[in-house]
Amino acid sequence: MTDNVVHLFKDPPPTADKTPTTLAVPEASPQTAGAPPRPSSWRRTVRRVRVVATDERTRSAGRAVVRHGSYVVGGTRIVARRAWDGRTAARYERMIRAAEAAGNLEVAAEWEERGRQYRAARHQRRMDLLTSPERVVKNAAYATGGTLAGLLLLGVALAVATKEPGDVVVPVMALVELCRLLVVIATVVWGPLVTLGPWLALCGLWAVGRHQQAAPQWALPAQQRGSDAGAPITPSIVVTALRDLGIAPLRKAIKEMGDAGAAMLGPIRIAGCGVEVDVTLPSGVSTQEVQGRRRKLAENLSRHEHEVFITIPTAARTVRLWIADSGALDEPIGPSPLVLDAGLRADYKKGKAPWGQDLRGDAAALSLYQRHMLVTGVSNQGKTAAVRALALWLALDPSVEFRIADLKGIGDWAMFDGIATVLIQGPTDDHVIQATEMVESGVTEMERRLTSPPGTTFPPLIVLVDEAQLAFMCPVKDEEGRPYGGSKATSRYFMAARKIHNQGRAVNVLLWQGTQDPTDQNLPKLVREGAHTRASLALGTESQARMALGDKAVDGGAAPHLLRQGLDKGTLVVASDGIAIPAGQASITVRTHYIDDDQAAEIAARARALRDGVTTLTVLDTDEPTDPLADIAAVIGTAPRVLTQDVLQRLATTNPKAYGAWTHTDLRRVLEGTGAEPYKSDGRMVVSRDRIARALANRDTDGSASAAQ
Ligand SMILES: Nc1ncnc2c1ncn2[C@@H]1O[C@H](COP(=O)(O)OP(=O)(O)OP(=O)(O)O)[C@@H](O)[C@H]1O
Repeated sequence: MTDNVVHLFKDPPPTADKTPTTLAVPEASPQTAGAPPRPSSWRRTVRRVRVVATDERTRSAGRAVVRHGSYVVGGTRIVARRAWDGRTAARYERMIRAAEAAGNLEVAAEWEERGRQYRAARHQRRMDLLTSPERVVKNAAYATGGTLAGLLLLGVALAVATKEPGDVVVPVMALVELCRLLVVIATVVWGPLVTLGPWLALCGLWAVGRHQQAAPQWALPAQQRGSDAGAPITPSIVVTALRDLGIAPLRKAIKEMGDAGAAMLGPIRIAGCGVEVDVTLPSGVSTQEVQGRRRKLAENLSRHEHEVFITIPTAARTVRLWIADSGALDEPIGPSPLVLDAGLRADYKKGKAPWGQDLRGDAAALSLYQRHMLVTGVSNQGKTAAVRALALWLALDPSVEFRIADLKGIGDWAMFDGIATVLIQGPTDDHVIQATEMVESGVTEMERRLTSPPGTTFPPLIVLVDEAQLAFMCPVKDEEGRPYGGSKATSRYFMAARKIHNQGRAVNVLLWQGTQDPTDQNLPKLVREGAHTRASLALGTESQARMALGDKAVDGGAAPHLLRQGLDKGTLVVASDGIAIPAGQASITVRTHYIDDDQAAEIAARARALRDGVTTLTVLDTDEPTDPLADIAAVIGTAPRVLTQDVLQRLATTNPKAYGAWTHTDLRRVLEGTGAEPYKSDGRMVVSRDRIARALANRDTDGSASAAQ
């Protein structure tokens, strides 16, 4: 056993007893137990150096050194450049290069002429210099002689005054004394001046460098680095952002322009909650290339992508940048004038619906006169609210009739009960069928109007289908096998929509459609192209944006696909001649006022009060008419009398199949002998509610009497 004992000392001390020595192993210290071996000293040093080097204090000290050093170096460079520019024709050369790079040959020629004039003047100065020593000597002699003569003359005057002949030289001696004094002062000041001079010069250079921020970004103090986000837009920021856009010819041209790169920019104007600047691109750079790099440009300008809009104005090779003040677009815009002004009225023909604000912060108002409309967007972005805001405004013109099909049917349009003559609300195929028949009734009305004598005026009829994609996607076929949905020549909704698009405008029968997420299937090309006013909320892709607004608008910079889903609710890109769009642009971005359900109900109540008793039909009867008298009573509703023309129109809406082709003769024929025949009131043919009611009552009594017999 003792053979196995390891002694920890050289000569074990003699022990009294021969009991085996047990090794007392000290308790493992936390450091040693299972701990890795202690690092060697150089490693420790490296680690320590790394800690010190990466410490924030070291970093800021390093940054400060680099920063202030760069200020001096940069300042020297700037001062040297200015001096060089001042003494040579370099400035003119640079401007010529910049103008050439920008493809502006006229400006280049102008600078060339200025440079030529500068050189000629310089040459003249140099020639003058050749003859100048002689002139200098001569002038100096004249000046000295003149001064001495003057002083002597002064001395003579003094001597005469004091009667002291010695005073003649007093002024001359005073001058000599002055010179001596100046020499003394110079010798005293010279020493410190020589010592301080270089330091003062250094401070001057540092100040110039600091003023021009001539240090790398990373070396700037934290607040200046951080304040970049949302920093005011200056020409140099815009030029740098364009330079770093990754477009090689643009980069090269801007580099060649040097400091004169800002010549590409027009004036930076305040525009709403941002600024606007036109950029004339150098030749070889297309406006499309810049548009395609919106995100990068925004990031270079320290903005989010949605805060920079690139449009193409009329001037050639020019892009117009609108750059929002940081975060300004996330601020809500105020409530709608419809909500604020309870006395507001609408005028279909001459008025414009107050819809919201454009990005410049100017009111955006849309004329709805004789324009079909298409509003698209992904779900829950505010499509219904945007269309409804327009309809609410127009409802304040009592001459406008609405026929509304809301194929979502959760009550978004419920407030139009009592305003619209038809209100269909629901998402089922039955609702789609009714909506289709409603649009077809619009076609019937349109055709009736088209055959009216020339000069007839037509009250506006808005046929509105919200969630129209459901109509296009409806798989149901009618009894003749014609599909309600789809985009074939037999498709009922599609054909009705097309007919209204083709001919409705002139007779004030207009189709307004709201649709979600457009595709070729749920929004056929011919239908999207038929709308005069096309507006889009956020969309998923550029191809959808093209469907929604058309290629022209998207090629001109319209980018609803770059709106932020879920954030830019109520923001629409609008392409229409009904809204003021800056010259050269194909679209305008409008942030709409949000009118919630309660406010909408209040506005609708005002609109209802302006109309006299519109009966809203919620279900369209498509069967053969079994009882025209009862149907007439139903469409008259609560109004004491209704124009025969309106009665015909409402009958056609209720049951296009039965009454669509009815004329005044049919109406007269049905009412003849009932005591409720149409009669003239204020020069126009009307049908009386009370007389119809009486006729119905009489008929019922007669009916029951004859039944009793
Ligand atoms: N102009 C607006 N400003 C701010 N928020 C708005 C605006 N318009 C709508 N919203 C918000 O968006 C929500 C959805 O609006 P709306 O029902 O009109 O969307 P939608 O696009 O019609 O939806 P869906 O396609 O699913 O029917 C509203 O409840 C409201 O909170």
